[in-house]
Amino acid sequence: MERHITLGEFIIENQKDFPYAKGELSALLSSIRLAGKVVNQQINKAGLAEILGKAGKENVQGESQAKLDVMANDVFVDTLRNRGEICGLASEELEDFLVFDDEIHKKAKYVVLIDPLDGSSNIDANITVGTIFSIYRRVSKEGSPATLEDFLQPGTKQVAAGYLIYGTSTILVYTTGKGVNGFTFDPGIGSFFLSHPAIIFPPKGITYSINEGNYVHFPDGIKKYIKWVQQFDEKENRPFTSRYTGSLVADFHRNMLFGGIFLYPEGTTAPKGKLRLLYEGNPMAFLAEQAGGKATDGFNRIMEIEPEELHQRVPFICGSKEMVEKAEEFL
Ligand SMILES: O=P(O)(O)OC[C@H]1O[C@](O)(COP(=O)(O)O)[C@@H](O)[C@@H]1O
Ligand SMILES: [Mg+2]
Ligand SMILES: [Mg+2]
Repeated sequence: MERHITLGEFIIENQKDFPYAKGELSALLSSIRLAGKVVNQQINKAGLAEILGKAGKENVQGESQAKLDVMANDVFVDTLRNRGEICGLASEELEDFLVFDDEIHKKAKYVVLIDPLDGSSNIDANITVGTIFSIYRRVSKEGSPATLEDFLQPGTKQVAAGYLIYGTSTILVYTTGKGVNGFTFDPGIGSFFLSHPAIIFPPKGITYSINEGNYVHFPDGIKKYIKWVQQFDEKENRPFTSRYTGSLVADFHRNMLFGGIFLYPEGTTAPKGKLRLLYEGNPMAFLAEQAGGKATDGFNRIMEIEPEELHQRVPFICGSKEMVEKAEEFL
């Protein structure tokens, strides 16, 4: 039986692909792998460890934080703080970005943006959740404290992005701009092994993912698109099948493997949509494009949007290229 290569071996083998490769980005990816293992272990026993339920406080978005949101945030912050590959970190669960300004961190070249736990509304129901990360090379001067500009970079400047999906198995999926690869965690050995090499988004599929409960709030174009996917057309395999988990990572992962489209449009209750550009939109867009898919706000390429605020939201349509282009025709 062919031996599966470990994530660690894969990172080292592909280090040569990184411009300015001196191992820092490899080390950073390894730190994210480590933090992911810790969060995975906590999530797997969440019901026993009394870390289900609410933390009793709100994040900057006005959402009540789950205990697991806080736990995952603390694990990633502590792990990345303890290992000197980044000079700053921004998170969905933190109002402002963190500056790591001791001598070691100030020399670091990268900043990280994270959604420590994606799909928070599903946690207590034991439904698949994830962690999303996005990595940029700093624009501020090495040796000086990180600045807001280091985080407000367009998605096209990402050097790496990915997610962990904590589902039937735990998989780490990432890109450094050279395609998308997935690694499944083997709890028996405690390592991630390459299980999904060179993932390609099928150009089209028969699955659509949208919270139709918000239908009345959607723009007309989205309403017409939903009606179109639900119409019978044997040639085009319509009506499409509706699949929506309430976890972006889970819906994206399924659609990337089997074909499909995910939509979280703007609406009367969410004028800019719900998802956050910097730690949900951009990393998923980078992965989608690297796998041959597409990500748009309906009119613009997500990765070309110039960020203005750390927690800004963006209407998000992402998935199989032909399906996203079809949806855009309705807008
Ligand atoms: O419940 P809604 O409004 O459909 O929103 C679900 C969406 O919100 C999210 O849960 C937002 O992410 P967080 O859980 O990280 O806040 C996405 O994962 C998901 O796609
Ligand atoms: Mg999220
Ligand atoms: Mg979250």
